[in-house]
Amino acid sequence: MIKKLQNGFEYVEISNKAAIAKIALQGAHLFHYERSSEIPLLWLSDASKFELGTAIRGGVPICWPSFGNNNPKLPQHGFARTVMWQLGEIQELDEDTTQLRFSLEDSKESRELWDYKFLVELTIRVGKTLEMELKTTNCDNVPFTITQALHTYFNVSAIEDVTIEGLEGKKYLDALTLQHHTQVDEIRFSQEVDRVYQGVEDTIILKDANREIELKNSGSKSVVVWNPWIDKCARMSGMKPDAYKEFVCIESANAYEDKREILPNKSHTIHLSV
Ligand SMILES: O=P(O)(O)OC[C@H]1O[C@H](O)[C@H](O)[C@@H](O)[C@@H]1O
Repeated sequence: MIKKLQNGFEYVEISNKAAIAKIALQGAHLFHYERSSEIPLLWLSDASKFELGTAIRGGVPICWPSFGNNNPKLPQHGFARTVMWQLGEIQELDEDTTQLRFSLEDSKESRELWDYKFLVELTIRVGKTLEMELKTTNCDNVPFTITQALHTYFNVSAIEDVTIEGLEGKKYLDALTLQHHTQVDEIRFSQEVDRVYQGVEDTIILKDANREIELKNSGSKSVVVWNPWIDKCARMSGMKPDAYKEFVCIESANAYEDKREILPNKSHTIHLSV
C-alpha cells in the first residue's frame, strides 16, 4: 500500500468498495479522496510539487501548532504539514471503510521552533463518509496554546457556481481588512475571500453545479473560508493562475478567538466528517 514517487516521496494508497484515497507520509497529508462513481471531493493542484519540505497544494494540509502566521517563530500554518509523520495501524473496519492512523511527536527540530513536548495523532476513515480526527496531547509539564486547521480544499465545478450555507448570522474576521462583520446570507464568490468565522457549531453545506456536500465539525468553533481569486492566485506557489476557479477552502479550525490552551497530560481533539 505504500507507494514511492521517483524522487522518493512516499504516500499510502487506500482503495475499498466505497472510496479511494492517497495520503502522503509528509504531513499525513490526504491529497486525494474519491467516492466510487463520483468526481474527486478534494482539489489537488496539478502544479503542486511533491517534494520533501514543501507542502502539497490541495487536499487537506494540517496546519499545526499554529494557523496562519500569528507566531513569528513558526512558518505559516506551523510545521506539521512539511515534516514526516509516523504511519501507524491500517485497519479494514468493513468492506466500505478503512481506518488509518498517523502520529507526530516533538523532536530536536520541532523543539527549536516550538519548545514543547507533544503527541499529535491523526485518524482518517476512508469510506462513504470521509472522517478526520486530529488529537493533540500535551506531554509537557507546562500548558501550551495552539491554533490549528484541517485546511480542506474542495473541488468545485466552478467558483461562480459555489454557495456555502450554514454560516448565516455568524460573526467573522475579514483577514483582508481586519474588520469584523456578521454574515447575512449564504456565501458566494466574486472576489478574494479570506475570513475566519467564529462560534460555528452548525452543519455547513457546500453547493456547486454538480453536488451538495455536508460538513460537520466538532472540537472547532471557527471555520476559515478562503478563495484567493485572480491576483493572489497568480502570486501563489504550487498553483496555476486559473486555479482559483476550481476550488474553495472550508477549513475546520481553532483559530483567532477559538485558540485552545491544553494543560499537561490533557488532549484536545477536532473532528471533521464530510
Ligand atoms: O499558501 P499557504 O501557506 O498554504 O496558505 C494558503 C491560505 O491559507 C488560509 O486559508 C489563509 O486564511 C490564507 O490567508 C492563506 O493564503
